[in-house]
Amino acid sequence: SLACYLSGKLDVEPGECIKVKGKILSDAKGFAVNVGKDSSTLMLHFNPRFDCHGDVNTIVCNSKEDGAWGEEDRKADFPFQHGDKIEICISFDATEVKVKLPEAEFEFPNRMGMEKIQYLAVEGDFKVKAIKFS
Ligand SMILES: C=CCO[C@@H]1O[C@H](CO)[C@@H](O[C@@H]2O[C@H](CO)[C@H](O)[C@H](OCc3cn(-c4n[nH]c(N)n4)nn3)[C@H]2O)[C@H](O)[C@H]1NC(C)=O
Repeated sequence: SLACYLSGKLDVEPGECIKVKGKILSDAKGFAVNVGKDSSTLMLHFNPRFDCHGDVNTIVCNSKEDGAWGEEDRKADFPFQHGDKIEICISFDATEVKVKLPEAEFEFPNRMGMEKIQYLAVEGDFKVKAIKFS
């Protein structure tokens, strides 16, 4: 599956929003939206799993520090279905990162106290249609 990376550095500040619009593949096993400093240091790995790594219909969130995964946080809600067209809004402040969907919102601690997001990558069974910063 295609991972879409933005080359160069972003500079998303607290309170600003990253909007990722796209379509979940009809046979999706899972996808991930990663934000942070670079691929080895992630504030948030937001990983909805339809059926992968032994998880079914579970959102797994985690951070990554210098290449090492942190403690996983599995969410109770799973507001996704195969083939859905969705818009995910990611914003953060000093203490947490928020993932807003039309009908659901998830929080995850800003474990490293990251002060800006310079990296965004989407991977897995998700077709990116648009990325907006506001
Ligand atoms: C029960 C056995 C040991 O625990 C398992 O350990 C796995 C390996 O660490 C955990 O899976 C990783 O969980 C990470 C988040 O904590 C990441 O989701 C990691 O995948 C990273 C990844 C996927 N991809 C990707 N690129 N394109 C696609 N389709 N996938 N690129 N990087 C997954 O391989 C998996 O979540 C974890 N399961 C549990 C229940 O803890």
